[in-house]
Amino acid sequence: MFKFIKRIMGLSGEYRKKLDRAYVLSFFESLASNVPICMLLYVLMTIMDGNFGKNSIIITFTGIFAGVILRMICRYLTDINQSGVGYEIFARERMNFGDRIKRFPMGFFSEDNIGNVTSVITNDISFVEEHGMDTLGKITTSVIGIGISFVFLLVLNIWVALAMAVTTALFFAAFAAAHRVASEEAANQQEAQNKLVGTVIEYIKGMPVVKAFNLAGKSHKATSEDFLKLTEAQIKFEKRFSMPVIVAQCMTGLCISAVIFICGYVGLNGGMEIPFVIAMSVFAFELAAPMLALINITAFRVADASLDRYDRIRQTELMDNSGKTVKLNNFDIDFKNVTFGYNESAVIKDMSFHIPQHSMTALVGKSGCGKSTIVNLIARFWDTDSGTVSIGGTDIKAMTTESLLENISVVFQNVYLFNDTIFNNIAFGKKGATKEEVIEACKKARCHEFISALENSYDTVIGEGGSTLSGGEKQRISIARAILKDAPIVLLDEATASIDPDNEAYIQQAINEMVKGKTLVVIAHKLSAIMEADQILMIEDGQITARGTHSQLLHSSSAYHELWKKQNF
Ligand SMILES: Nc1ncnc2c1ncn2[C@@H]1O[C@H](COP(=O)(O)OP(=O)(O)OP(=O)(O)O)[C@@H](O)[C@H]1O
Repeated sequence: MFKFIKRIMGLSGEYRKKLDRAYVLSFFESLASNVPICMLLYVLMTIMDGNFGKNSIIITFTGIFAGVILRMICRYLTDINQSGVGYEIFARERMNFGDRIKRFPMGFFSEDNIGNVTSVITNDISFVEEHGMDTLGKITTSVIGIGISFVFLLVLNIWVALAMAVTTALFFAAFAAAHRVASEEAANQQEAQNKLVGTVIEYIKGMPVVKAFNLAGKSHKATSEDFLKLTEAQIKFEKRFSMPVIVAQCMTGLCISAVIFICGYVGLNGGMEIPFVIAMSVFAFELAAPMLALINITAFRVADASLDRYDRIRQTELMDNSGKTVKLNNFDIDFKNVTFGYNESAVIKDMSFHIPQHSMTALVGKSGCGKSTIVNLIARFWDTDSGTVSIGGTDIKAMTTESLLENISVVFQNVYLFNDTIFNNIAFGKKGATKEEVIEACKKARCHEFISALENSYDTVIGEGGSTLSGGEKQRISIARAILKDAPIVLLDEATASIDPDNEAYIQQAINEMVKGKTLVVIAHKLSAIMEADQILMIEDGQITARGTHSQLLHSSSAYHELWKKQNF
């Protein structure tokens, strides 16, 4: 519980003052809640002294009324200070996270992790955002309430205060056990939830394949199993949680009884006046209120587990932690003894090559030989296991991701377009791009005509992944984006293989516009497209087995010659 308070305070940053103010107000609210019991004591004392009269009624009424008003004002001000802070803190956290996530290694975005990340960003953060501050408020009010009650009893009689201290300690022991159980089970429950989110995302994303291959039964079975696992985790949570909660509730009962018993005992032995015995016996029932309130605050247990998961993601090491903003003047690309594997087995093996700036280098080889991996390493989507990748003589690990990627345009084979207008999909290639610049880029990318023919032209909203456009159209839009970015290095996963001849011609023209004067690295599937390359690297099983121009390789590399023959005869 205190860990939860500490964590929220740790996240509060510039909003800390508002929270501190709320704590002070909670203190006064708890103090005000004890006014009725003080008034009861006053009434009893005046009755015993025989002084009870009209004045006593006015004083009692005024006291109770003032207490209630003070309490309401404190609660209102506490809410004002506390409630909006949760949304403000997590709005800031989300923005920071969005900024950091760009600098995470690509391994972070594996299929396995995607359900987990989605669940944390949507479920976990939203939960803490919605319930965190409210919970924090209830916890502080309850704890302060227990503290004030104890001090109140201590002033009146040390033995009664001692009885409260012992039973409250027992209560907190049971409460801690309940919290431990809840934390463990909330973690299991959330894990099951994350798994379910991942399975559901995969199920929905794979729907075309599911339908085409009639796999509905199989995929649905996996999803149903994960739903069942979540239900089991939820039931287990309730079962394990109920026992320590019952014990904690019993302890509140024990606290009431012990305080009443000691009051009676001390009173009978002349250690306390009767009005005090009565007032404190009534007050004993008040003691239970903050304790019971604490037991009923279940949200912080879930919020605590949510914050654990959020912390794990937040603490993912950034790739460019030690990187500096570097302004490059030269765009030669060098691999020096680079070895890399996505897991234990190496995909790129001790590879070295030099790409002079403003030249075109083509990577060729069989599927799976490592061509895309080389491109991924140049853009630092992944880090090498050993060896260095440098641009213009600077090790790319010495640069921030931002300053590296400023110099690089990547055109992927599988184009991803956002669920937004065509204009915005292209414009994000360059900060503050104007309409004229976007249109100019589209003309060069040979996509202006088909965009203009659409009913809403550049304002047409395309579905997520660009699903309302053909493959060739999506390719040309992504090339327009790269033309607009105008980066000195272009990494191109050439995708003309699956495109019809008309589109292929357009795309080729678009590519020619994009790469003018650039350092170009192209993954070539059709050798006819890279005959003009300054350098061709023949890749086999993660190694360069031949390098040279097209005509040189035709003579020196049997693998290249073989590939050429296959495609052209
Ligand atoms: N994210 C990844 N995680 C694990 N293994 C991967 C990942 N991406 C690629 N691989 C593996 O690394 C090897 C090289 O893949 P890469 O995509 O670089 O080949 P490629 O030559 O570009 O293939 P293609 O021409 O079919 O696109 C393959 O065995 C592939 O299965």
